[in-house]
Amino acid sequence: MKFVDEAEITVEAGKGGNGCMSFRREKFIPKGGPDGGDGGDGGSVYLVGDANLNTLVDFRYQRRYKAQAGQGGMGANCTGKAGEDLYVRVPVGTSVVDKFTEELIADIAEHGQTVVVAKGGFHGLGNTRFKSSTNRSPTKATKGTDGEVRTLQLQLKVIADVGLLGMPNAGKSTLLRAVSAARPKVADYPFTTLVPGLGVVRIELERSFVMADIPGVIEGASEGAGLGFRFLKHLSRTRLLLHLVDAAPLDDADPVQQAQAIVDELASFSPTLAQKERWLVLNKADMASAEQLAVLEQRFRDELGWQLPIYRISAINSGGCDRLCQDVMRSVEQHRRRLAEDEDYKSEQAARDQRMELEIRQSIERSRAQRAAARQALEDDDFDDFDDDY
Ligand SMILES: Nc1nc2c(ncn2[C@@H]2O[C@H](COP(=O)(O)OP(=O)(O)OP(=O)(O)O)[C@@H](O)[C@H]2O)c(=O)[nH]1
Repeated sequence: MKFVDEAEITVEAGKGGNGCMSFRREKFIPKGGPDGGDGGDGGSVYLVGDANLNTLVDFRYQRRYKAQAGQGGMGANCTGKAGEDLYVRVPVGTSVVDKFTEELIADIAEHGQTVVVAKGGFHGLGNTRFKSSTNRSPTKATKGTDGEVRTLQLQLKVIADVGLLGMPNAGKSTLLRAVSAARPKVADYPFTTLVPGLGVVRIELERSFVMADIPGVIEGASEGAGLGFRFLKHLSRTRLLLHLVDAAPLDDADPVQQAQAIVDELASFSPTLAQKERWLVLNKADMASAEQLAVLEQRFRDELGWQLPIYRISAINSGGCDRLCQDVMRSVEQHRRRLAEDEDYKSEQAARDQRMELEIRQSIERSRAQRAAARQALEDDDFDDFDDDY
């Protein structure tokens, strides 16, 4: 599932150090020659792709990135130290555009890819450099040049690691709100989440994953009946699906049957998508007793043959959410590691994505054709009625 994340930062390379104007002054050498050293180059600013980052949110807090200036040259032919370069890590997938020239500076596509975005200033020359046969005591030294300064627009197509799946009212928005900094609207009626919400779940400073709330996938959605239809497609890219179930529905809906409806839904939409790893999350555990939950869990195992993990949470008071998120993080990290290290796994995943997209496209076409046929039938009926009346 893709979302666009944006940030604007200013990068400022270091100024080059000035060249030094100096003459050798030592005892018994009254008229020493020039000995002013060159300055050091200014540090440059680089962007480096990092596969462990997944959003640009941190750039909202720190917007200026400045590399060190070069040191000035010194007497005794000492060259000034070069300014240190600054490496700024950005998520893989970030595109970098110069705000003013609108030039695309780079698309950071690989982990470790390094691109210079502001070049350090060039060092000034010390007066030693200007010594010649005609000028043995040059008084000229040059200044270091300024480092480049640029305002960059960063754009990232965020791919959600985890998708939330479930009937309307299962508590998807509430969960997203409980575990991330996202603040989706929560209301007491179905379909409050009209646009997919996106949250970054931060486990530690450098460990996070992106969770996406997909509007309630309703029964029949893959036939084109509901909102869920459009969004099912976006679920295809996620690593893992969390299937949220209301464990204590107020009406007499049966959670197991409801879950089955969604599984059927997915399978009819795309069998490959239905095979994606899916964990069951029994929500609203605060409304059910431990025994009721245990019975429910057992029914999922017996009736649906559910073998993957089952979690019990209470999204409304964050109960159980920590453990769930820790486990999701580990699974996402494992997936990322394998994608980076294991070529076979990577191509297997790519093939699966392709298959899924093809199935999804076919589903969409099929449902369009069905709807068109239904509309046609309706129009024909109207026409018949018209004939009958007159
Ligand atoms: N008691 C209890 N209520 C909860 C819990 N989680 C969510 N709710 C309530 O359930 C209702 C629906 O929650 P939402 O988070 O809007 O559900 P959703 O799945 O995002 O629904 P849609 O956006 O309509 O698809 C809200 O009134 C929540 O306050 C929970 O753990 N315990």
